Amino acid sequence: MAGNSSDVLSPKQPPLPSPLRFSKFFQSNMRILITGGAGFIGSHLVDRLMENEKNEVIVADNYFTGSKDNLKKWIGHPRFELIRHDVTEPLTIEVDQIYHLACPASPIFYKYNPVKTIKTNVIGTLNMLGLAKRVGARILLTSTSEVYGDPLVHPQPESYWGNVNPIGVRSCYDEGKRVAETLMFDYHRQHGIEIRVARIFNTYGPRMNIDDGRVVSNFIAQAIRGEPLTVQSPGTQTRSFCYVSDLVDGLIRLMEGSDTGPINLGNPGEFTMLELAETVKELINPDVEIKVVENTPDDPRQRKPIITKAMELLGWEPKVKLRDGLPLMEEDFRLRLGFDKKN
Ligand SMILES: NC(=O)c1ccc[n+]([C@@H]2O[C@H](COP(=O)([O-])OP(=O)(O)OC[C@H]3O[C@@H](n4cnc5c(N)ncnc54)[C@H](O)[C@@H]3O)[C@@H](O)[C@H]2O)c1
Ligand SMILES: O=C(O)[C@H]1O[C@H](OP(=O)(O)OP(=O)(O)OC[C@H]2O[C@@H](n3ccc(=O)[nH]c3=O)[C@H](O)[C@@H]2O)[C@H](O)[C@@H](O)[C@@H]1O
Repeated sequence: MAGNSSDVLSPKQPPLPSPLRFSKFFQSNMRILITGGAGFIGSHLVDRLMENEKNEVIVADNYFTGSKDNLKKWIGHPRFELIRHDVTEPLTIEVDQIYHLACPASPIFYKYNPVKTIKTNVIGTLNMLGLAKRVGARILLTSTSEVYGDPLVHPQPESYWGNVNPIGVRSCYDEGKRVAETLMFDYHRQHGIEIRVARIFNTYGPRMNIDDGRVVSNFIAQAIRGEPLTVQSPGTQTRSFCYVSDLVDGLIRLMEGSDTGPINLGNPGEFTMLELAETVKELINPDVEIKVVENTPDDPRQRKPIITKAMELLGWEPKVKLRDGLPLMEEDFRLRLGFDKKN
């Protein structure tokens, strides 16, 4: 027999918070959860947070687009823990801060299983907000410039509400992130949770997946392999590219500051995809061809952040120019692809 009748009938008590939730007031350590910490941005964030000896870092990741490889230097470190966990399931741990990054970010991956992407954004964010509420943690969401959709206002300030297709192939991601932002602000207003929302614009750097599908990783891998650079038509669409170390610095300033956001984090330098291809060709392989190929639906035509809020409220602005960041990424890609630099 499974249990007696009084077990079945007695109402369930809500779980008591762990006594450890108060321990943070008596110890110097900050226990920080990073969801999606095995991914590109997440693993760079881990590196930065681990530099501070007062931090303990816990990564929860389902390895859909991330990898243990990105964290190999920390595995076994006494202040580091790695958990295989899908954020669509609840997580019960004790932490002081949550950087909530878990979500596939490259269009080819977030469109691969759109229902899962929207579950990750909605149920995953609900679960992390539930955790933040239970333990009184501050939570930061990595939202995206995609909440502006195909923007009719250019460049984009945080006050712009966006131009988003609610039923398109990108909606699982951009509408998913918009709901995630709504949940953050509703938990803040309704439950007093301390929230931070970053709207990240296209970020690039070492450790991006080689076959990630995003434009900078595609062009660099193609240039190194001597393959044509695939510019999706018309090629006049623009993006603003931020180097990952700058972005991570902005995320930490946002978490440590007092403003909820949303705050744009990105590099205002704006390039057409044809200009990006020309730059990659010039810096990495002048012999490669540039080939215009078909685009995907709902591709935003322009994107450039206004970063006045980040400058004024966080004292943040990006330092690494595209021409300086691309060679750093090239170096990492060459190592992983096993292609030496030509003399
Ligand atoms: N890189 C960018 O240009 C950019 C721009 C805007 C916003 N962002 C946001 O920043 C975050 C990180 O992006 P990234 O570029 O590092 O992408 P990434 O794909 O490298 O990293 C995402 C990580 O989340 C993990 N993940 C995915 N679904 C999960 C789930 N259900 N449960 C647990 N883990 C899960 C993946 O395995 C991966 O490690 C994402 O939230 C993304 O939306 C990134
Ligand atoms: O920064 C953001 O807010 C978002 O940017 C990206 O979206 P997207 O800008 O479309 O990223 P890419 O797939 O890198 O595409 C950028 C541009 O390059 C073009 N592209 C892409 C790949 C390629 O091989 N060639 C090419 O010309 C695309 O058509 C698009 O116009 C991703 O959705 C997320 O990482 C992130 O949330």
